Amino acid sequence: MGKAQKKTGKGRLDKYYKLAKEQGYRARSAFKLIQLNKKYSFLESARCCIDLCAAPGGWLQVASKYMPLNSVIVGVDLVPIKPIPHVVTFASDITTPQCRNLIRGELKDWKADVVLHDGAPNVGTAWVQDAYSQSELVLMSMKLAAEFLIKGGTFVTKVFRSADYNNLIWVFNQLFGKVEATKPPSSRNVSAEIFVVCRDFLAPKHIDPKFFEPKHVFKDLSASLPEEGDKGMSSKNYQANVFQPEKKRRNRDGYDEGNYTLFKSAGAAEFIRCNDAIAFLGSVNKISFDAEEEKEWLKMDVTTPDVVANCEDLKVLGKGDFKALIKWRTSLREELGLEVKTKPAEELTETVEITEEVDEEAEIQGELERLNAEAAARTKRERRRANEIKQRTIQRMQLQMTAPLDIGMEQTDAALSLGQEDVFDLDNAGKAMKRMGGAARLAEADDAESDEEEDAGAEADDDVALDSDEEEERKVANLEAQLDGLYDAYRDHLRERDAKYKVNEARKNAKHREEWGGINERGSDEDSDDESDEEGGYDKFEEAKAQAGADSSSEDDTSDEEDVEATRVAAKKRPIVGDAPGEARSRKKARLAEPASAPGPLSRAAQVWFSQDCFAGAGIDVSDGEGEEDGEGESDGDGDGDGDGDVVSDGDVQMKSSEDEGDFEIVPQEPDDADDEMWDVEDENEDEIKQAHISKHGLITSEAVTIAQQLVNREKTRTHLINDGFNRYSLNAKDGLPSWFLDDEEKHYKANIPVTKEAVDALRAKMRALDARPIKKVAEAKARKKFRAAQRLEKAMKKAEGVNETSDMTEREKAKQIEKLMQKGAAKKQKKEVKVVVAKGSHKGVKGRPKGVKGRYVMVDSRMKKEVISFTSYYSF
Ligand SMILES: C[S@@+](CC[C@H](N)C(=O)[O-])C[C@H]1O[C@@H](n2cnc3c(N)ncnc32)[C@H](O)[C@@H]1O
Repeated sequence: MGKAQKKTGKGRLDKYYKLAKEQGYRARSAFKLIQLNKKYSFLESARCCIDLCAAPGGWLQVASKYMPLNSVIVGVDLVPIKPIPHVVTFASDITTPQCRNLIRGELKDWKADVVLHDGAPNVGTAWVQDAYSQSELVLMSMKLAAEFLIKGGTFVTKVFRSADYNNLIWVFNQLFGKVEATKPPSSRNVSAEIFVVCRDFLAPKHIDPKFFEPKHVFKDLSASLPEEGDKGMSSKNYQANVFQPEKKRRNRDGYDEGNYTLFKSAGAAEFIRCNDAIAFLGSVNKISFDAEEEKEWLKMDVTTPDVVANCEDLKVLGKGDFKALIKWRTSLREELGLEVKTKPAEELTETVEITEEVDEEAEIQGELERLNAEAAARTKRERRRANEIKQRTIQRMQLQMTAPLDIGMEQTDAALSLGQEDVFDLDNAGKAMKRMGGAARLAEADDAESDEEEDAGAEADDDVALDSDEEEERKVANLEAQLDGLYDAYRDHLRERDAKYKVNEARKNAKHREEWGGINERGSDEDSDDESDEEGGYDKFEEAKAQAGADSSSEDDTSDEEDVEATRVAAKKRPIVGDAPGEARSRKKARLAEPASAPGPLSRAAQVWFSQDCFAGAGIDVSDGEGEEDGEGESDGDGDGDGDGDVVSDGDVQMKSSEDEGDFEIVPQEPDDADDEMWDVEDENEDEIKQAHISKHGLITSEAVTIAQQLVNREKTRTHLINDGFNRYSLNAKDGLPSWFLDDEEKHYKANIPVTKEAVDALRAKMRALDARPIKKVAEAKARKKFRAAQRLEKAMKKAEGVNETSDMTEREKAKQIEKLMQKGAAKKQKKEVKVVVAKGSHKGVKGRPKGVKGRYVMVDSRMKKEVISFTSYYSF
C-alpha cells in the first residue's frame, strides 16, 4: 500500500496495535470487526463468509474464531494472504470478473451469510481521487455481495465520509432491510472511515444494474465544489459555529471535497479580505500570520495580544472572542480602506424634538389604566403566593415534615413562607438550599419576599403574628426541619444516582476506623453520651441544672439523709484497690449498656457532683433510683461488679462517711492506672474490627503511619495520644445540629494531625512495591519458566543418579558424564529459529519451499515481516 501504510511510528503503535500483537492478530483492524460483531452479532450464526480485500488476514482470523467450526471462509485480496487454518484465500482484484469466478468456484452453489469488505485503494494520489476509488471499491464489493449473499444475509463495508456517502447509503437501502453506519472505537478518530452494516439482505429477483455503476450512483468527480444549496447549508453551519460555539455540531455533509483533514489553517489576509467573515471563522481552526503583510498587522495597536491568542485556536473560542475578532477585522478593513467608517447612528440622525400637547383627559385616562393594571397585578401576585404556600405545605407533607393538621396554620404560620425576619440567616439558608437543588423553590420564596416588601401594609398583620417567641421558635424549627428534609432527599438522590458517592461513604467509614481522631472520635455520637455519663462532666452538670430548674418547686424538701446516701455512693465510686480489672471493665460495660438517652436517674459521678452542699437547695434527686442501696459498707453480694456496694467494705471512705455525715469534702481522684481503664470503654468489637482491618490492609493514611512510627520510636506514648485527643475540635458539641451542617463540618473542622516525611515515604514505598509487582501474565510466564527449569534439573539429577549407580564406568567417566548431564539440565532449550521470507520478488506466488531457504521458514508480506520482528523484540524479556 501507499505512503500512509508505511506509518510504522508512534501513530500505529497504539493500544489496539499492542493488543493485536498480544492476541496474535495480524492487523489491528481485527478489533474493528470484533467490535462490529459485538454490536450486531452476525458472525456467530454464519456458516459461510466472504472477506473481500482481506490481506493480511486480521478479519479472516476473527471470522474463523467467532464463526462455528467447519464454516466456509473465503478471503480475497490483491496480495497473497498467509495461510490461516480452515480459511481459503486467493489473490485477485475484486473489481474483476476473474475474482467473481474464483469465488463462485470455491462456494459452488453455496450462498454466503456474511460478506465483509474492508478494502482501501492504494492511496497516495489526490484525496478526492482516493475517496472516489474507495466508493467505487465499495460499490464493487456490494455487487459481489448482491450475487453471493443469502436472503437475510449481512454485508459489512468500510466507506469514507465524502460527498458520495449519502448516495452509497441510498443504494444500500434499496437492497437491505436495515442499514446502519457506525464507527467502532478501534477506528481512529482522525480517520474518515466509517463502517456500514447492512443487514437483512432483500435478495430481489431483479436488481437494477445501475446500482453498481459508479457513474450513475456517484455525482461527477469534476463537480467537487459544493453546489449552491450545499453552500447555503454549510455556511449556516459555520454561522452556528460562531454564534453558538459551545454547541457541538456534527458535519452531516461529510468532509469537504478535496480536504479530508480535520485541522484547517488560513492566513489573516484571507480573513480580512473575505466577504463572509462568519463563514470563514466557522470553517477554519487557526488564523496564521505568515505573510509579510500579516506580520505587519501584528505590530498594529488594534491587533491586541488577545486577538493573536484567539487566532491560535478558533475552535475553543466563545461568542465574545468571535465578536472581538470581527471587531478587529472591521478596524483593519477600515485601516486598509476596504471599508468606509460609518458614523454612529446617533451622529447621523438629526435630533428632532417633538413636543406634543398633552391632553389632560388622556392623562387621567392613562392614570386610571395604570391603577387598574397595578390592582390586577396585585391580585395575581396574591393568588400566586397562596398557591406557592399550598405547594410548599404539600411538599413538606411529602417529606413528612408536617402533619396534614398543620395545613390550617399556613395563613398565620410565617415559617411556611420561609421566614422574613432575621431569626435565621436566610442568605445562607438560601445558598444551602440552592446547593441542595431547592434553588427553584427558594427563588419562589425570594419572589414572594420581594412581593411582600412591596406590600408593606399587608405584611403588617403577619408581623404581629410573628412577634411571639413561640412563633419564632416554631419558624426556626420548621425551617430547620425543611432544610434537613431537603438535605436528606438530596443525599438519597445522590446515593441512588452515584456509585461514586457510595464508594466515598464506604471509604469515609474505613478511614474513620483507622484514623486517630483523639478522644473526640470515641466521644462522638452515642459514645459521647456514655462517657459523659461515666464522668458526670459539665454537660451532665448543665443538664442536671436544667432539670433542677424544672423540678425546683417540688424538691425543696431534700433531706439530709439523701446527702449522706450520696456520699456513700461517692465513696463507692472511687477506685478501690484490689478491684480486679476485669470487674471494673464489666462494670463500665454494664453502665455503657444503659441507653444514654433514656430518662432516668443521674449517673454516679453526677450524683457525687450534685450531692455537694451548693446543690443542697436545688433538690436534685441523687439516688440511683434502683432502690438497691443496702446498708452502709455492705456488699450487695451479687458480685456483678456493678459497683452497687460490691466493694465498699472497710475502707477509709466508709469511715469518713460515718464520721462526717452530711459535712464532708469530696477528695478529687488522683490519676492512676485505673484511669486508663476509664478510657477503655470502647466497644471491644470495634477494636477487633479495626485491628483486623489494619492487619489486612496495613495503614493507609500518612497520619496513621506517622502516629504508628512515633509510637514505635517511643516519641509518643498512649497518654500523649489521649491528650492529643483533647483539642478544640474534640469537645465540640454536635447535639441538635442539622446533618447537612455536620457533614460539612466533618470535612473541614478537624484537628490537623502532623505528618512526617518518613511516613509519607513509607507509604510511597509500599505503593511502589505494589506497582512493581509484575502483571499476572508475566508472572505466570516466569513461573512456568522456573517450573520447567526445575523439571529439567530434576530429570538430569535422576539420570546422574543412574550413571552413578552403574558399575561399568570408571569414577572419572562417571564424573564427566554427570557433569555433562547437569550442564544439559541447567541449559535453556534453544528455540528453533524460524526464517521470515517475504512473498515478493523471486518468492512471489511460489508454492512450497522458496529457493535457497533452509530450515524452518514462514512466508509473509513485507508488512507482516516488520510486525513479526517488532513482535519478537516487544516480547523479548
Ligand atoms: C485495510 S486492508 C484490509 C485489512 C483486513 N481487513 C485485515 O483485517 O487484515 C485493505 C486491503 O484492501 C486491499 N485492496 C485494495 N484494493 C483491492 C482490490 N481492488 N481488490 C482486492 N483487494 C484490494 C489491499 O490490498 C489491502 O490489503
